[in-house]
Amino acid sequence: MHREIDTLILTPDDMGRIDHDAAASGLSSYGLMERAGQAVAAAALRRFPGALRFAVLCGPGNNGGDGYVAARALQEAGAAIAVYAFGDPATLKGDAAEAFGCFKGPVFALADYAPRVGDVVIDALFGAGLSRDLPETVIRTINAVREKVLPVLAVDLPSGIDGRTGQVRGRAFEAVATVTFMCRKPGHVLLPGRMLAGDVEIFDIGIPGRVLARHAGHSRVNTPALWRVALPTETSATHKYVRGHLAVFSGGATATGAARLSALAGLRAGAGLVTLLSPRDALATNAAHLTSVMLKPLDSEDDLAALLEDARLKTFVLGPGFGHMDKARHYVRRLAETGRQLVLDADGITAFRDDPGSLFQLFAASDTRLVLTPHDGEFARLFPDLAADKGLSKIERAQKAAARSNAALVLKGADTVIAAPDGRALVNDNASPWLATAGSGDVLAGIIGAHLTQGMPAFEAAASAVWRHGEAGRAAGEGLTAEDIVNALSGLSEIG
Ligand SMILES: NC(=O)C1=CN([C@@H]2O[C@H](COP(=O)(O)OP(=O)(O)OC[C@H]3O[C@@H](n4cnc5c(N)ncnc54)[C@H](OP(=O)(O)O)[C@@H]3O)[C@@H](O)[C@H]2O)[C@H](O)CC1
Ligand SMILES: [K+]
Repeated sequence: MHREIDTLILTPDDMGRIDHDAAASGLSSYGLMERAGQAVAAAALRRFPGALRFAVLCGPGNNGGDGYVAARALQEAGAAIAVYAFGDPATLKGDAAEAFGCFKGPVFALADYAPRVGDVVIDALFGAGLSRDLPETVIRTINAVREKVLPVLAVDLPSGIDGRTGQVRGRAFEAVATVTFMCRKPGHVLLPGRMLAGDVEIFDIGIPGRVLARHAGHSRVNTPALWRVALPTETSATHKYVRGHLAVFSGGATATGAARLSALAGLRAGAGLVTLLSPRDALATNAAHLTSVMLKPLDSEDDLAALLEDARLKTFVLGPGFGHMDKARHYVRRLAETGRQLVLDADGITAFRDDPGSLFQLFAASDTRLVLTPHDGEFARLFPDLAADKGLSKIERAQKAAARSNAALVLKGADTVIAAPDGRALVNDNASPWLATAGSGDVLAGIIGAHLTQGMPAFEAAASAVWRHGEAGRAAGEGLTAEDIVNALSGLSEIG
């Protein structure tokens, strides 16, 4: 069953407000810590039954507090433990001081921890409150643990991962698993944090859903439950024009493959009709490779104007292998002015590098009709200031870009973020590493176009396309080519 809380992504700041609110509504904050620490101990015993010793490393804040609770629970369960503290535990405050007070046993200085084979490290040094690069002592400990290749179970986040951005602050533990509380944080889903967190277990420590909902923002993990209702429904009466007509602009004679991939993907992803708009000098090449995709000559704005007389042609993909920057800008303007929906990818994005504002202006005064699909390099061409701002997380960057461009923005990568102008953001996590192959982005653009032309709103069209692209990549498996992704699309079982 889909639970809202399972897809929510909360920033450490959101979480702080939630904790505060939970305490203000009468919930014992120490009770939350007790449950958090107990959950960590249970995960440790379940995951590492053969551990010779649990080395519990506790920090100067509440993450450390969770560590003292876990140490006590492990001790009570009869496990061998050794506890090491960063900073003087006598200076702990609040719940962490209480947790420390309840732990009966020696606590050594972190600098004295000598990792031993057979140790399992419980990393309770820093969690949501990490505010700067790790101190030298902690970095030395991380290096020593990594050198001995000891398994690490992280409390809330691997120490060194910034919970808001997923970036590494100096150095970070690489955990086998991370136990976090209530919801995932950006640091669990954005790279490199996602790789370093290992398996993420989300444990419910008892904060009521209404408190979470009050402070939850608009970020989620991309799952079918979030857009399934917007998927086109197939009925026996479905006619090919009802399923929409998608048009894809082809590049010149020597660069036709990319657009053909988009077109084929569009057809497989459910567009009723797909037409490839090809320069006349590339018609023969395109014709030699196409059967179900239709082909139309198009060399100029006049050709395009004539084509746009057909009101059923609502949706276009421009960019894959396109090549001509001037033409790209002119065609895009024409499409915008005639109210068309557009997936702008690759060269289509680069064409606006000198004046991104002119692109945003074209689509500013309407519902979201534009989907932009940049990778990081292309993103920097349209949004140089956002790309350069290292303080922003990938989620925040995508949200700001979507708002500025009034587009559904797909910021690609192994942790693709899809954002809407109204602030909604989804982080995708089903991509296989093999998806990073030539032509993969062209396929994605075609799937988005197919979803748009079947009537899905832009954000949902993009999010579901990214998800299906990921599933197809998994189904196609290791060594896949872009053609394999296209072929796997039709073999996918019902979404979600
Ligand atoms: N509802 C929940 O999710 C609950 C979470 N719990 C746990 O609490 C932590 C968050 O606790 P918090 O005290 O806010 O933060 P940390 O323990 O991560 O760290 C804060 C302390 O660390 C110092 N700090 C931060 N960065 C550094 C650094 N680079 N070097 C040295 N010291 C650092 C910071 O000091 P400042 O000088 O910055 O103030 C703090 O002393 C959460 O992750 C969960 O594990 C609750 O237990 C249950 C409820
Ligand atoms: K930690």
